[in-house]
Amino acid sequence: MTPEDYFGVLEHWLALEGEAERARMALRRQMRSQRDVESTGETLVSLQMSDHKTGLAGRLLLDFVKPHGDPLPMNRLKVGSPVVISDWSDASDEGIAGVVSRRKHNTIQVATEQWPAGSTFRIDLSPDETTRRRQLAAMAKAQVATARTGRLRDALLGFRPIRFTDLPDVRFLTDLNPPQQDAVRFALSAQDVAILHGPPGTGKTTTIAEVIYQAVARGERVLACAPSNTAVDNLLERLVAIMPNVLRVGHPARVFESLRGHTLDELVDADPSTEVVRDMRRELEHLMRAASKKPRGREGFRRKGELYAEAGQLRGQIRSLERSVIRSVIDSSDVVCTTTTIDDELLYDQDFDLVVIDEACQCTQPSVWQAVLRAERLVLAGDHCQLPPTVLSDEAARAGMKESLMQSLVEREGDSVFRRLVVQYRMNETIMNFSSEEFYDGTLIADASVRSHQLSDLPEVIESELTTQPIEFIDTAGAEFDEALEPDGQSKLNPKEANLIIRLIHEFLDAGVQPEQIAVIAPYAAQVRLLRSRLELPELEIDTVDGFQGREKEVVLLTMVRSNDRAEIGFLSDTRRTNVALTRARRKMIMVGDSATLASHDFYASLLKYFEDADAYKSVWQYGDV
Ligand SMILES: Nc1ncnc2c1ncn2[C@@H]1O[C@H](COP(=O)(O)OP(=O)(O)OP(=O)(O)O)[C@@H](O)[C@H]1O
Repeated sequence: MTPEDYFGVLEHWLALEGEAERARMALRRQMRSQRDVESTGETLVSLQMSDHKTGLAGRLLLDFVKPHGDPLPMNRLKVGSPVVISDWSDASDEGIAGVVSRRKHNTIQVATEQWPAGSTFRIDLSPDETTRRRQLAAMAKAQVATARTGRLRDALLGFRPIRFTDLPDVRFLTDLNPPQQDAVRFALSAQDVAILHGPPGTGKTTTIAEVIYQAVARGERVLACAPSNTAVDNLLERLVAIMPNVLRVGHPARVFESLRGHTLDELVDADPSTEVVRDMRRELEHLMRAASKKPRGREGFRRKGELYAEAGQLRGQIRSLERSVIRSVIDSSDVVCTTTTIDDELLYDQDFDLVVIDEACQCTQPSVWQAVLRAERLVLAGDHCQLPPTVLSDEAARAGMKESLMQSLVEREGDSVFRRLVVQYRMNETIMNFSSEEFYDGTLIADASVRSHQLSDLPEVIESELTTQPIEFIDTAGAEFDEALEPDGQSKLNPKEANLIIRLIHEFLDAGVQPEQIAVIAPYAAQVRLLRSRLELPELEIDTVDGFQGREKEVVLLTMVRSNDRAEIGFLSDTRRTNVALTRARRKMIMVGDSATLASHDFYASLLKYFEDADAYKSVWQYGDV
């Protein structure tokens, strides 16, 4: 295989993914019932604009809410998602493009260049053409690159050996355990690429932050990326705690006071020449509003055209002034944090001594080349035993698009290219052991601080079997807890399992556990929606496995949903999803499921045996009527 062959395959995957995204959007645009369209999780309708302002580069920042400030329904519109805003009362309105720039439980903010038409709006997740264009451009460059990028490409693709220097001596800033220290030295010894494998709770982010600190201490500049804005913010939070000169480019998903001062928007805003830009922006907003009014007659259309032209010119001036401020802010930072979808216009010709990609196993291969192009050396961190990247096109997924570059390197190069962190600081040992044996060759070690911690150690929690036993499986086999298909939907739910989960939650609350210490995790969105509609405890989180990756809670209740006489388990057969679910709890994990459906699969048969051996297996019959 040549680089041409490799990038040809990636290009084909991107084309398939584009087709799948467009087909999905077209399907949603045909649905007119609010319930149907919103249950896809990719569209919000019947929205009102509650506020607007002008942001960086003259973009409009528009806030949308539901009538009466109602919470937004469960949705997959994340900060950074490309969207289309259109008129909800006019099915023919094609709408305008934007990007989600902020999200709260009842507000969604979109950054856009134009003012949308209408008075009630719908927001649709849209095919991500901009990202695909950027990825294709980066791949085209990488394919023909020579010198530094050519060498790195060839090492990544297996055309030349991956090189390391001797392990350096390091004076560590943070208190790292020996495997973490070893991983930092290893990462610093990479001449091409090194991988940090971080199983759940093993301090991957802590370790990466130290790698970045050490690189900066040697006078290097670092680009720190991750596939989602949330993951970038997690890393940013760690970095700003240990070094001053860190810059966040893009839309932060979380707006912490401590992080805000590091965003490009704020730093540019604090620059003295931005005062002038502010006046120009006000004028721009004025022009855009005037131009968006319905034109009357020919004169009206002519005037509208003029206003748009004037606005365009003004936006150009704002951009060039801002660009010079932006460049000076970027040039003077040691570390730049951004998602892997890099805004090439903002980062123009910046190259970095070290590029770190966190959550690299959530990155498709086309999505890493923008970052690779800017790297002298690369560090990938993640866990290929947890969820792979999301790919919409079944054909692309079957062809291999879910295999990340990190996973393919680990499989090709073996131990020589990675170091695994093995001491974990989250789970009681009994919660950890099954995952450790199945996914990490039995190498995980629970740190003494968590090894035998239990729920009853928490203040005000009453000691009982519920609060001292770390794991439990409640078997619904034979009790007719049948799964169902969500009405009008594709997703699955299990109402009786939901009943049992609610009952268990009340037992925890009665035992003195706080709602914010509990999470319910389900593999299916329909079960999440059902439980959310039935529980009025805003502090208690209910989410899908995919939505909960990277998080932890003291107590986690898992509702497995699948229960049928065909032993059909759908996407539970991707055991990496179950690995994520099983490794979120710190002190107590209860799984509710149907052993008759699950146990026909080897993985679940050994999981059930693990519960049995730990004396943690119960039948739902013990609970009487649910
Ligand atoms: N060497 C250490 N000594 C003590 N505590 C540590 C150490 N390393 C990490 N921790 C703690 O372990 C917890 C998990 O760390 P961190 O968030 O870095 O893990 P992670 O592997 O990135 O997590 P995830 O599973 O979400 O990927 C944090 O509370 C952190 O403070």
